[in-house]
This record gives sequence, C-alpha cells and structure tokens, in this order.
Amino acid sequence: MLKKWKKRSSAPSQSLTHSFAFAEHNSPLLQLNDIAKSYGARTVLDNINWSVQPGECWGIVGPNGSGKTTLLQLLAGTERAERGNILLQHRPLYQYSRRELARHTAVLGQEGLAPLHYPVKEVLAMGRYPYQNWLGHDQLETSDQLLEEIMERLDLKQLADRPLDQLSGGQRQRVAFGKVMAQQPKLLLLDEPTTYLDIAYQVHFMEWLDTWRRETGITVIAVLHDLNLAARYCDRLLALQDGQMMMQGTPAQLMEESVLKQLFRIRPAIVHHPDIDVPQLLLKRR
Ligand SMILES: Nc1ncnc2c1ncn2[C@@H]1O[C@H](COP(=O)(O)OP(=O)(O)OP(=O)(O)O)[C@@H](O)[C@H]1O
Repeated sequence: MLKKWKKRSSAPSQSLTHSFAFAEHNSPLLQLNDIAKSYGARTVLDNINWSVQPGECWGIVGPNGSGKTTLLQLLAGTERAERGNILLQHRPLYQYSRRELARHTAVLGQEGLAPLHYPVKEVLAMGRYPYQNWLGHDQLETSDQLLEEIMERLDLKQLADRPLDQLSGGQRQRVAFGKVMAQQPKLLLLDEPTTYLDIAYQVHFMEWLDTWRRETGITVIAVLHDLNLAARYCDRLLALQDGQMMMQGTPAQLMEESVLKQLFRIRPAIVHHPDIDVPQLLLKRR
C-alpha cells in the first residue's frame, strides 16, 4: 500500500526553499499577446491574451478539446504559435535555449514517468541535469542534500533503490513530482497531474504542491478537470472554450451557475466549502 505523503509542519530546509522567485511585483512572469495556434486547417487556439504574475497559481479549465494542453505546450516551448508572442520574463520564449528553459520551467503530465528500469534516486538526480556541466558537476554544492530532503519529504526514502518499473502509477507520480522539485524551476506546468491518483492522493498531491509553492514563490499553471480542486488550490482560473478565452477570474467568479452552464452545459449546485472560503460544485442529475 502506498504510504501517505506527510504534510510537515516544521520549518522547511534552505535547500528546498531556494528563493529565486520573489521577482519584482507587478511585472508579469509570462505575457501572451494575441496567440493563435492551428493544426493543419484547424485553429485550436485563437486570440489568447493573458498574463501571469510571479507566484500565482492558475488553473486552466474547460471542456475536452478546448485547447488546454495545447496552451501548456506553447508555454513549455514544445509547440510554437503561428501568431502572437509569448514573453517569459520580458524575453520572447523562443529565444531561450533548451537548457535555459529547463532551468526555468518544469512540466509534469498526468502519466508522470514511464515505467523504466531506473532506480528512484537516479531519476530524481536527473532533475539536476540542467545545472550540471559537461563533467556532471552540479553548480549547487548541496545538491545531494537537496535530493535527500526531497526523498524525505515525499516519503521516497524506502523506495530510493527500487526501479520505476516496480512501482505503482501513484508512486511513480510521486517520483515525477520529486524530479520536478529537484529541477528547482521558477514556473511549473502541470497537465492534469492528479488523473491517476486516488482521492486521498489527489489531496496529498495538491497540499504538497501548495506547501512547496508557498515556500518558494514558484509560479504554477495547472490544467485541472476537477473544478473543486481548482477552486480549492488555485488563486485564479482561466476558462477556455473552443480555443478561445471564455473567462478569467477568481474561483468565486468562475464557479457561478451561469458560467458553468455556458462552459460545460451543466447546471450544478454551488455550495460553500465548510472550512475555507471557496465555492465547491455538486453535480445534479440532468
Ligand atoms: N498534435 C495534434 N495534431 C492535430 N490536432 C491536435 C493535436 N493536438 C491537439 N489537437 C487538437 O487540438 C484541439 C485541442 O486539443 P487539446 O489537447 O489542447 O485540448 P484539451 O482541452 O487539452 O482537451 P482534453 O481536456 O480532452 O485533454 C483538439 O481538437 C485536438 O484534437
């Protein structure tokens, strides 16, 4: 059985809280101007104008096929827009080298890592590649300590020597998260990261992410199908519909019956979370 991720109350260590990200306030980390993207004759994103401030946590929501993953791929630099520009810290994204981008942006998808025959600790160490020179020397002298702390935090110590192909999907996702932490990015892009996690792990994952985000000031953009998780953990939501921005705003602004009816063609009941000041959605029968 998977061991639960512990939420630690003690003060975070210095290695984990690399505090690069407290960039100038009101200076966007990301700026998208009039972005359009097509596959063949099909336009899948159009007229995207969006800016993300350092330290924000954004959820991208919308129906299947609305362009959420494509938008993340543009932000990750793995796909290119035909029109418009994306500025990452005021510099066109396409001017960054792959190595520079790897130091800046980490991506975690829903499947985490493929079940390869690599031990967990080696996979975590791969997160340090962008910081190593050609001799394999890490520019961070305390990188071993960083990896130890990540394993400790994510309860991976007992799995350190186990190969990925002997782990469950949920355990592999935890390793993938650890690798992303080792990468010490400024921007984390998540594509439905909780899809294959059971309900308890979904919460553990989001709590963990939330803690790390608050400690480091990292900026997070997550495609999330679960609107309740999105409302609970994101500061702001961007709703896409047919490749266009339908709305951006706080969870309270988006979790409105009229908005959800237009976006997903559902009529949910919106209730208040009993513990925190966020709306939650209950599905009703049609
Ligand atoms: N490589 C590709 N080649 C051609 N069409 C693509 C490609 N990738 C995505 N599309 C199309 O672009 C549109 C948007 O896809 P995308 O995966 O971005 O949507 P999504 O909102 O992430 O969907 P889902 O919620 O189902 O994951 C879809 O119509 C999809 O078929």
